[in-house]
Amino acid sequence: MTIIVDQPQFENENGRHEEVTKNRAETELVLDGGFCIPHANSFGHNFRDYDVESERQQGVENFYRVNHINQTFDFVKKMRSEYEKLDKIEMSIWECCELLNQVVDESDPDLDEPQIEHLLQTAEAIRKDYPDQDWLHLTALIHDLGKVLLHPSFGELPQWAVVGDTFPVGCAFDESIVHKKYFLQNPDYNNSSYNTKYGVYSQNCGLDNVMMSWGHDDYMYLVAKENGTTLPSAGLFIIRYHSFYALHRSGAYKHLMNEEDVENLKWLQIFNKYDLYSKSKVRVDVEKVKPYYESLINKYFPAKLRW
Ligand SMILES: O[C@H]1[C@H](O)[C@@H](O)[C@H](O)[C@@H](O)[C@H]1O
Ligand SMILES: [Fe+2]
Ligand SMILES: [Fe+2]
Repeated sequence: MTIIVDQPQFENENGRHEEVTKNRAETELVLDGGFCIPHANSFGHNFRDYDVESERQQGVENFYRVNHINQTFDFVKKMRSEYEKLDKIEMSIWECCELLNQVVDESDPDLDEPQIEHLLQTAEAIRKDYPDQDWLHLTALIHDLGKVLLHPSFGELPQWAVVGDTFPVGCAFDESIVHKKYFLQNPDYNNSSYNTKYGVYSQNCGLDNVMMSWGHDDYMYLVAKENGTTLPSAGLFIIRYHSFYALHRSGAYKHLMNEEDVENLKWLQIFNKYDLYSKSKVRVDVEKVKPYYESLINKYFPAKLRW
């Protein structure tokens, strides 16, 4: 993995796993496991810069416009009840990884590679630094599999209903959400049941009880849970909230968390560094690593899952 420069937010973070070492004449940021954080994405810009002029900027902004207008409380309720039926298809985890070969994510300013590359890049990077946490390697491999909702056999949902950052619906949209101005056109924005700090929720009710904007995270969480995975709760937490940057990066919505969420958030924050900064043009040799991931899939999942 290559090396880049200052991402200052790392320097203030504490805690064992968050520790960052500055190396080689202050040019390189290295996580305590050894992972080097690149200073720029494949397009030469900072990661997650949604405003910088780039070949992806306009498409990404338009993506968020449509996403923010349409992700309402009612929409999420409808999608959850449709997709929790898990009556679309039966397939293994690895078959799903292969389907993702055809999927490119339009919401992502940092990556335009097929998604299977991203899954393996994330998993291999985290495996290197946390060799004993096999559940974390598998969580990384599957965290984005919900993007299969874009595939024709799942009704080919539009990008705005599958990818991008997520946020709670049923309470006020937080200021820290990317391109937040487009929420002004969301019908929930002016609905007094949904536009207050707590909205339909209560203090420390637990994120499990919060409806998140619909997309690949919540869907994959449902698939894993309903198919009886033996992944630990931190793995399921990572899957459901990995796109919830308002929480794990900006610290918003903490008033909805319970104690278990607070514990699990620590793992999500570790995971996020690998999810975000492993994105690159360097390809992983799929056939070489496949046997290892197949063994983890066998350990934590049934051979075939309902999707
Ligand atoms: O554009 C990206 C992408 O869709 C990721 O899969 C998601 O997890 C991120 O939160 C989002 O910003
Ligand atoms: Fe994702
Ligand atoms: Fe990802």
